[in-house]
Amino acid sequence: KKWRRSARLVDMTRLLIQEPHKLIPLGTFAERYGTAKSSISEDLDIIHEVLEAQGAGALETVSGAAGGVRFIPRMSRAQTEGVLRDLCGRLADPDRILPGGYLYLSDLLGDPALIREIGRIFATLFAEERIDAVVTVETKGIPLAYATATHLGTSVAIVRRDSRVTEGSVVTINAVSGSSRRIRTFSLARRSLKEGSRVLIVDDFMKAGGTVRGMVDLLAEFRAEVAGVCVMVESPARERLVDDYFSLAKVDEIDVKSRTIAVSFGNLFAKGVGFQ
Ligand SMILES: O=P(O)(O)OC[C@H]1C[C@H](OP(=O)(O)OP(=O)(O)O)[C@H](O)[C@@H]1O
Repeated sequence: KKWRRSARLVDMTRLLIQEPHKLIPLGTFAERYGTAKSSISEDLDIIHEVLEAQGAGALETVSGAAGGVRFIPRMSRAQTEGVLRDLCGRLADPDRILPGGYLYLSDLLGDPALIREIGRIFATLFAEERIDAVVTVETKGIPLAYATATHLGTSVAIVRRDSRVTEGSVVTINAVSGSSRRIRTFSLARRSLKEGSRVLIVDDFMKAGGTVRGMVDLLAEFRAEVAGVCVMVESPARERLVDDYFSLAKVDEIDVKSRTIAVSFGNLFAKGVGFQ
């Protein structure tokens, strides 16, 4: 059955956008729509042009036998600034202040639209890299890890604070939490990450960095390579156990007495490549 061009454009866009980074051979499309590859290429040029003009990302064509086309989600600098302004505005709400210099963030993590946009921002930073898995620690980092992994077309591995019989054999390390000098354990099931994987660490919040540090040390046991660290919010800490990371927002000062929070953009644009 032959498809009209307008119907092909809608269907191809749907298929490409729902599987970011997945290569789809042109032959698959030619067969599905009963049309020549040359028409498919013209269709793809139209889709690429519109997506790129809207700052939604781009289509990347890989030539050759194992070639094809894939959708690469990217967020433009202007859109990213919009998300960061919204995030900083919401973070500045003094009702978030918790004892110990922590902030209540679960409402933000419960906002799928915001988490989806943050996942797209983190995926923009690493769009050109090979990421075998996004790694986070239970619990609040989990939504961000899924959003990031979805936009990178990769998987998620969740580090747990204790080992469960339902995880099979696990690797466990002990780490000192920077902020509260507590000994904490970090566990990851052997089955959840292949040796030598290249991973992206994601978490919602970084204070002393002890949690991220714990994940880095645990990943060393899997001989994994950490391609990067992305956190939604970083908050001031005397010592910082991790210094190479991307953050979207920075809490500069939490004044419990006057109930004010000073919030600014994180280090994203200072460091972030890939934003035009
Ligand atoms: O940089 P650090 O000083 O280590 O603190 C950052 C930790 C603390 C907090 O997790 P918790 O609220 O302890 O745990 P959960 O995510 O399960 O709520 C946050 O999600 C980071 O993982």
